[in-house]
Amino acid sequence: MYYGKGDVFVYRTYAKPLKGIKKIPESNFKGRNNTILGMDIQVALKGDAFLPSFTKGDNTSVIATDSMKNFILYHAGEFEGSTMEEFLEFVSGKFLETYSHINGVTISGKQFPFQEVEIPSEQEFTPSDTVFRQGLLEQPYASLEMERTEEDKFQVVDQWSGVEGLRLMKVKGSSFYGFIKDEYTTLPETFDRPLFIYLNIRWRYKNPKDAHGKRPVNYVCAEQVVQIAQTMFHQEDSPSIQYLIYVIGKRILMRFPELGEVTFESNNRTWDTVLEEIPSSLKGKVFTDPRPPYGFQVFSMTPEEVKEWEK
Ligand SMILES: O=c1[nH]c(=O)c2[nH]c(=O)[nH]c2[nH]1
Repeated sequence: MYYGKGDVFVYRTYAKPLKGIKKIPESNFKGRNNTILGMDIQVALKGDAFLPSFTKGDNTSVIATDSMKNFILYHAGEFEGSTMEEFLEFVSGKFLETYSHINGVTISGKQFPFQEVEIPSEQEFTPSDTVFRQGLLEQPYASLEMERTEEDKFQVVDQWSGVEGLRLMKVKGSSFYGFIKDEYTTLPETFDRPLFIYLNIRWRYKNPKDAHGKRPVNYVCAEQVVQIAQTMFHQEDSPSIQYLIYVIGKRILMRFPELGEVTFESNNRTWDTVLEEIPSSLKGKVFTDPRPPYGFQVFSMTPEEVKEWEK
């Protein structure tokens, strides 16, 4: 039993910048200035005290979901940290602190990346400090489960970070062949397909406190994970999406030994070929989007499992 509020849009300006993250070869990302920390938050509260509101229509213990929204927004103004993960933990703790009849909080958020626009100056283009573009498809993700352990104590029982909505296309160099061929098979083998994938990647830390970003060298930015995925897609001529996500996961775990698990949800959106050949004076082919249904893959991996599989 739980109830809550979804799509609580929070825009906090001039949050503490996230500086001092680890440098990795696949990424030129340096950190987040957090001039705008934008988040779409979903919160749910749990507690036996809410039972009468369901069974008897007794609202005595009900915190209106409208108040939950205000609570989150109000506390965004008090937030001193630099990551969405830390904000979710901060505000969950405040809920449990403020309302003693709540037993647990489930909360998640998607971050809106705002990028500085480039402004022409004397010699070159320089980043604006006031104008930002909300342009990217992919969004950093975080979720948290917090439970009351004693009257005034609570602990994080589950924590995930991630990136959602990544879409990557590789125009050549991907194949898919060697699969079972039987009376149900109509798919031709392909040795060079235009591979378009949708990807959600999630990770958790060996030490959940590292998700805060308080020790920035231990924090994994979604932007860096995206650049690892892009790099591996570029470098590998993949025989399948299954193998591609494995290779991306291995690289993520290698670069960030702070992580205890990484998990993928991929969706196959490989384009349909319309024109295999176009006039000989021209280069290329013509494609269109595939029709449903779409294939998907889900794969989780820990550093220990990788060690075992790579033997
Ligand atoms: O990368 C792929 N993996 C599959 O399992 C699969 N199945 C399919 O029809 N196309 C693909 N592509």
